[in-house]
Amino acid sequence: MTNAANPSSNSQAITPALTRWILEQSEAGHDPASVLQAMQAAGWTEAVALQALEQTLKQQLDVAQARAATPRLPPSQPLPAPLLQGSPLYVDAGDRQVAVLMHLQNPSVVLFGDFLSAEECEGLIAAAEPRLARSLTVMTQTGGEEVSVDRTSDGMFFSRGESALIQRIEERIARLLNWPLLHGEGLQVLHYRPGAEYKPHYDYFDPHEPGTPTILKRGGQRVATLVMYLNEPAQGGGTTFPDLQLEVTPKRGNAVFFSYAQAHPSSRTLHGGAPVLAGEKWVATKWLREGEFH
Ligand SMILES: O=C(O)CCC(=O)C(=O)O
Ligand SMILES: [Fe+2]
Repeated sequence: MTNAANPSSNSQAITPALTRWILEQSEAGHDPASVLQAMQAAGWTEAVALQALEQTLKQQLDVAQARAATPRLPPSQPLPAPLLQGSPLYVDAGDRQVAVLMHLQNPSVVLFGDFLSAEECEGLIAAAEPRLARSLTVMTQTGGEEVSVDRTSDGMFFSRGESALIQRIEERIARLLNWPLLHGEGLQVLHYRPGAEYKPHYDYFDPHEPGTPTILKRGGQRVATLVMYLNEPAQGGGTTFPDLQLEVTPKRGNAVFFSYAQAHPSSRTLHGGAPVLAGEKWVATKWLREGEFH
């Protein structure tokens, strides 16, 4: 066994070097007891050594478990994505040239400008408003739905293609993201009042939850999300990505896209709707599935 990284003289903080060393020892087949012993010999206290060991091995186990539970998409399996080769300022979405305002490669996060016109935003709000109910979150325990404290917005789903406006927007999304229209769920509209929020979450269905296989029968996993901003809250209400330290401003007509090849936190697609501090917020969300959603 190689020598463990030494604790710095004035602190026993767990360092990346120590974590790396623990992983190396574990991969080389050394058992936890001897790794612990070597850490103590290098000057780590037993408590810190145990904590570092537990933390590192648990992380490794989580990744292994997720790999085993998630059927891996074949490497060539495409994901929804706009064509950004050659760094265009606008992407052709059929009936509209959509501005590319920013993109992050890994995970893929793209901010689009002028995706919806002001009239389209108003049309969606007007059609959704009479049909709003307190948002339900899919209960992955059972596959049913429940009122959730993590999501204090009101929401509703349109059926796919239910009006000319919806159809037009769905065709635009399919074209922009190069993903079949039939692989998309119906558009969801959410309304946040002052103080309302949607706590950070993943949009994919947790492969470990017992209700997930039932949900996946309707078109497989979610693989990407497009959140469209339909109005402008006076303050707050951005879409936050805690792992990326990114916050997207909810500007009317703009839309933020992100995709996740793996239904796992390593996708770093944790995101939420930050509390609306003043005014209200309306968004429409399109979720894209691996297969045909019916
Ligand atoms: O309201 C937002 O900014 C995020 C909405 C969202 O995460 C969702 O609809 O899944
Ligand atoms: Fe979400």
